[in-house]
Amino acid sequence: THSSTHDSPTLFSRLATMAHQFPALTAAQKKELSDIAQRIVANGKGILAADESVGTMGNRLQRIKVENTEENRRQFREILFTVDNSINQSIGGVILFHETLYQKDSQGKLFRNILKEKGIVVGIKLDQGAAPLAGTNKESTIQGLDGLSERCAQYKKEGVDFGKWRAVLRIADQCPSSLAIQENANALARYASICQQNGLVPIVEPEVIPDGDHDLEHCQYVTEKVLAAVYKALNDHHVYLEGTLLKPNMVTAGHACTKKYTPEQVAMATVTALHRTVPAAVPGICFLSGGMSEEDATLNLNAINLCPLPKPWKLSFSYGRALQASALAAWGGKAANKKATQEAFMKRALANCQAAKGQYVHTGSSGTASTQSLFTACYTY
Ligand SMILES: O=P(O)(O)OC[C@H]1O[C@](O)(COP(=O)(O)O)[C@@H](O)[C@@H]1O
Repeated sequence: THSSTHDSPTLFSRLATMAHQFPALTAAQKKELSDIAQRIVANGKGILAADESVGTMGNRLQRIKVENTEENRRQFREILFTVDNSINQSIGGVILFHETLYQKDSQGKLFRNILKEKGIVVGIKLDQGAAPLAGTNKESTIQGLDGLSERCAQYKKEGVDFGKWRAVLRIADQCPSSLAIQENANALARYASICQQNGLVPIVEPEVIPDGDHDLEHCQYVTEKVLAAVYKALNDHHVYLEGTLLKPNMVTAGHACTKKYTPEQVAMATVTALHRTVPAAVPGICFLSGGMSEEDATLNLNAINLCPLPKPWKLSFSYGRALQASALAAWGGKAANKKATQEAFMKRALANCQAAKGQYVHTGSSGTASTQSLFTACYTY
């Protein structure tokens, strides 16, 4: 009808000055979110992904023959989180699993307060695991949207400032299907919107897992299709991109591919995919390590930062295995190994911070733990 534009010109002129008739966020909310996102990736800092669920932590501890108990999980995390304060030069954020958010160190101090006092932003894993997509070739969607807003509000009160949700896509016959891409992109967008409504920066993690014998080019093709769908869905859900971070896989060949590629080839394929699909408004892209060895994860990140293509975002890390493998090996479940464990963790954190600035120089003297593959087959959950 003509009523709205004729009866009150001031309404029309007011609407014309607003970016959107029903803004999702106020200017203050946007500023808080963009400040948090920028703080996490400032000056080459990255993220420690210590949000392994109980089952995944079981896989990690099994590799070092340590029993998967709450106390053992707490002891290992205490060693990581009580490392020297200078860790805050290379780690800007830590992702915790729900259980860890309420755990304390041996003196009874909450882990989340220990991290915040170091100036490190505290994040939480918000996804609740995969569920099968019937009618597909073993593809999944991710659960956790029901009640998510209430969970986010509670976590925000407890000092958490960002969230993380990992969607898993696989490369195989008929995979990833358009159903899996659309379903996971939409769930990621819903999650991101709910996070922002509650003052949490969403880390958006669409992972194309490395299982398979596909080559680098095919991984790049699939990664572009997934990221293009993710950013369309984020736009559809009115997500404020400046208040998000992206946590993608690097573009690499499948683990069973016989062809080998250099860090420079991985970097060119990865940055090409990103600059075709990720808006410049996104402040930071923090790669997951996806089973790469610690050394490869650092060398690839360094090459990515030296890649001669447009790179409008910070390009950093959000590593789980590639920051903890040699620390776990050094620890072996023994409190007496605390110092060696902290040194191993510090060494990787520093190396990846240098790589996030394109300044990593491979010293060559890396132990076996840092060069062994950390691939776990069918690593969906
Ligand atoms: O399987 P879970 O328990 O959700 O854990 C997923 C893990 O994978 C990650 O998303 C990425 O970790 P990696 O760097 O080891 O690939 C971590 O954030 C998290 O620890």
